[in-house]
Amino acid sequence: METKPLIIKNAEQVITLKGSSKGPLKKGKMNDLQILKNGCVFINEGKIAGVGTEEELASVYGELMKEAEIIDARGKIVLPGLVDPHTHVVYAGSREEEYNMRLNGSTYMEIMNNGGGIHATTGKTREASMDELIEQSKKRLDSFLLHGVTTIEAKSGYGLDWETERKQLLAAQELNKMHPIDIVSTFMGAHAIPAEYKKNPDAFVDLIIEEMLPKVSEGKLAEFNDVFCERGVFTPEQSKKILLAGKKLGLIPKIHADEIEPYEGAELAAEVGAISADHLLKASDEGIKRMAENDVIGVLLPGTAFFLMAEFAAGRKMIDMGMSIALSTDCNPGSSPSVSLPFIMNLASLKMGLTPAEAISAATINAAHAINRGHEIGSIETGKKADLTIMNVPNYMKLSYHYGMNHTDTVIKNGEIVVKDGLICKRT
Ligand SMILES: N=CN[C@@H](CCC(=O)O)C(=O)O
Ligand SMILES: [Zn+2]
Repeated sequence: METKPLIIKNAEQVITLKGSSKGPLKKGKMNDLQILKNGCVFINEGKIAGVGTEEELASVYGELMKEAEIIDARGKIVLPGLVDPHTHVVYAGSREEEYNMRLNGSTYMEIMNNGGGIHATTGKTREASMDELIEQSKKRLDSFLLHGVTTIEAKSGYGLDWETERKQLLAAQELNKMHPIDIVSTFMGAHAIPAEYKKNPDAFVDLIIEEMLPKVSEGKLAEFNDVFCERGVFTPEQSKKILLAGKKLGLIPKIHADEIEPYEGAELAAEVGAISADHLLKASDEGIKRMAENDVIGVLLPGTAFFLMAEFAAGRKMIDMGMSIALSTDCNPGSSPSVSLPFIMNLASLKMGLTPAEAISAATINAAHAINRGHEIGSIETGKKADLTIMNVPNYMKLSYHYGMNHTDTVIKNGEIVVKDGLICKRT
């Protein structure tokens, strides 16, 4: 279907992040948002056709621009559509009773080891029909969109048997087709040791390596392969086996690393050539150094530390040590049931010492690189997908300062307006 050209005019700030499509931003570069004041963005055929002043764009696209629908962004800022590089959005059920248990002193791992946590959601996800799974997950996608998010990564990992892992991955593919948000899939069979294999975890590792990973790869069901490398879940040795086996089949490694205890997950990420290591609350200095040296992106999830009442990852130190940082909600029913990436950005500044500009880089271009999409999304540059978010604030500092609010005014996905005045306007 052909879409009408669009022109965004009069924006107080266009946060372009131009020049960073080849690799993630590091150190001081994360502060350089490449802002265009009183800027204009011209969108044609789903792509960004031009960025500049109105006069500059008119001199190139004069006639075509006359046909364009105008969006007046006076008093507002334009950002690249936000990118969430770590979610568990496809699941069934909810776990508020565990929240209550944690408020009364139980820990996340105690709950999981007693058959709750990931196991509880696995039970619900196994029971859910494909339609139920899609319906429940689609509501969360709508909320993501309303918070300015245009692309997310989504993991399996609430099946822990092939039938349900496959169901989750197929649900993600279906949602990708039916919803404006683009979904990039990760296989995470190694999310927990299922009860059936508690006495013989290595047999589950073998099942993942010998049966599940080949089927994921043959069926083109995912691009990434993730492991929860944590004491009591998968050891670094088991994690390494699973990640290298996936890599041989073309699945790019990702790791849930050093979340609850220091466990050399960051070091492992560097060793196996992971695209990212995520969480990193307890990462060692040596692990941070090795990730920085090996260009592994640190995906930080401050919503999880907030919700688990844990110490936050050392984001400031990581940036200063040369690691590229991305930010994510970790959207899942246990440790971070949130879709608000803007709130995660606020937390990153208030609790991990990132500047508001660094938080924007981390939730746009660096997040895009953490899912191998830096070449097509994450910045406002000619030729990239027209995925844009207009926030109802006059400058980006106010996005950080006025915390806990949803400032999303307009979302444009592939050149189409999908959120207008803070409401979804394109129903799929
Ligand atoms: N820590 C492991 N996995 C998820 C939580 C999953 C859950 O509790 O359901 C995470 O990234 O936080
Ligand atoms: Zn996770």
